Amino acid sequence: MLAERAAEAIAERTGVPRHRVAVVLGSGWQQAAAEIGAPHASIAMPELPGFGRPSAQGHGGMVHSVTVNDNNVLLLMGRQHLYEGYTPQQVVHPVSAAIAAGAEIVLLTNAAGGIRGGLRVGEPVLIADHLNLTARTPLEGARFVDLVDAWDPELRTLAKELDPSLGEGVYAGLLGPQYETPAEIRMLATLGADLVGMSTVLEAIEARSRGARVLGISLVTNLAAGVTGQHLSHAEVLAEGQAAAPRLGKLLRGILER
Ligand SMILES: Nc1nc2[nH]c(I)nc2c(=O)[nH]1
Repeated sequence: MLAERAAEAIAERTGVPRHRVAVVLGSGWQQAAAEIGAPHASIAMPELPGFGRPSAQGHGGMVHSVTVNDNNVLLLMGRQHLYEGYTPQQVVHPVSAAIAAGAEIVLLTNAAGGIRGGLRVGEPVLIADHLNLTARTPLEGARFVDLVDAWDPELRTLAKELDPSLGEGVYAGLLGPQYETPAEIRMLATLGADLVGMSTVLEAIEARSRGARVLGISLVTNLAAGVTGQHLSHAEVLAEGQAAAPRLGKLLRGILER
């Protein structure tokens, strides 16, 4: 019910009855949003029912309504994380609300650590599949959701047509907020993970349970612990995101224009 209430508030405050696409802009993707287009309406997240106040660095806490080629698109600037103490239902609420507001496609972006050899800092990678290692789920009750093709093959093909240099990878979602030890990164590599982060997997599960199509893109902002022996800093992570913004903006706009 909270998602529906938030959806009504979004329609009312933006003057747009239905937004067909929703985009979650994670760390490092906020500047890319500017390339998508100028919002014709913006709402501060705390003013919407059930939306928390994103406190993590790099998250703006705004919901923008933009139009891209006659498509009404909802931009969620920032997200809530489990490590901030939100429940799984609170973490996915913005996505639930966007789908209740009409979103048939949810584009999830995030910043992630690169595990697979050859991944470069500043590189966007399409999410081909995920490992939910949070030990959490946003679902309650007998909601047996099929997650085969949860990461929409057609949307991935479309993205690769737009930017043939895009690679794909398996994203491992962990609780955080600590980064992994080198031994944990070796474990994740053994499990088949190419990318590691602290978000996204719960939102994808919720979106699929509500019948929306999902496309995910990770921005590699650091090579995971032990891959290079360097130490990790969150500041570095944000800086890398800013540097990649123009390319990411073009990619997002291209996807939204299709
Ligand atoms: N768990 C985890 N999350 C991350 N987010 C970013 I940016 N880099 C990392 C990382 O190396 N590990």
